[in-house]
Amino acid sequence: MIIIKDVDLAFGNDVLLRSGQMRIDQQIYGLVATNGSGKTTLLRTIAGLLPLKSGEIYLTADQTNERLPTLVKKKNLFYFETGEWFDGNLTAADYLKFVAKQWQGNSQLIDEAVDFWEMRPFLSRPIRKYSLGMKQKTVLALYYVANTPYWLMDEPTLGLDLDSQARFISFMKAAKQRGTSILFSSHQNDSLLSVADTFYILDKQQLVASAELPREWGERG
Ligand SMILES: Nc1ncnc2c1ncn2[C@@H]1O[C@H](COP(=O)(O)OP(=O)(O)OP(=O)(O)O)[C@@H](O)[C@H]1O
Repeated sequence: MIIIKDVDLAFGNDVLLRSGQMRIDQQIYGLVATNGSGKTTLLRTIAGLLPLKSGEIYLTADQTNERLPTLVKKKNLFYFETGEWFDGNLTAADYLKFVAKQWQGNSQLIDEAVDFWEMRPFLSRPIRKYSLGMKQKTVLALYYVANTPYWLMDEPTLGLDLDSQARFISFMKAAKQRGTSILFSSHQNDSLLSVADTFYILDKQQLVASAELPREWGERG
């Protein structure tokens, strides 16, 4: 389980979160908020890409508290924020091979991910020639190939067409069945949030856990 305890987040003088508390444990968690409220900042902080200025983020395992940077180094957590991170001169095949080698060394997962996301037609093309949806399928395939116990995902359905959105639901449910713990961010009116078991709502600098997406959040946006 990843524990997030008393975490404050800010950019300059703008406070984004006060004393945030979270638990991430073998469920799908939807992180919901309006634009600019701090979803990406929170995910980056959990992933260790931004420094933690106050509070604690750690993994509980065998009654030891392991700090997040160690967790990331040990390849327990995968976070590939956006298709914008790709080098356009490389291909999806390059990235899949790299992640398979660095994380689990299991190339069979590559074939499964490529078939699931129907990536063969563009697998060996340079990413600069991909559509937004092709990039996003590549991002999702990387999560599958990384095969880590924890996934952090920032707006993982960006650019996906309706068929791929339906596929995303089964992709997430299958990952949960395998025991993956997932925290993903989305906007408040996204119907794909239905895949979440628990919601974390970031609003007015507070993080609130809820088993249901409150009605006013479902209707906003
Ligand atoms: N590198 C940065 N420098 C300065 N301010 C930043 C930087 N990154 C984010 N911010 C500010 O922090 C706040 C939170 O940004 P963040 O990207 O975390 O929000 P978000 O909830 O993910 O937004 P969105 O839904 O639009 O993706 C915003 O007000 C933004 O302007």
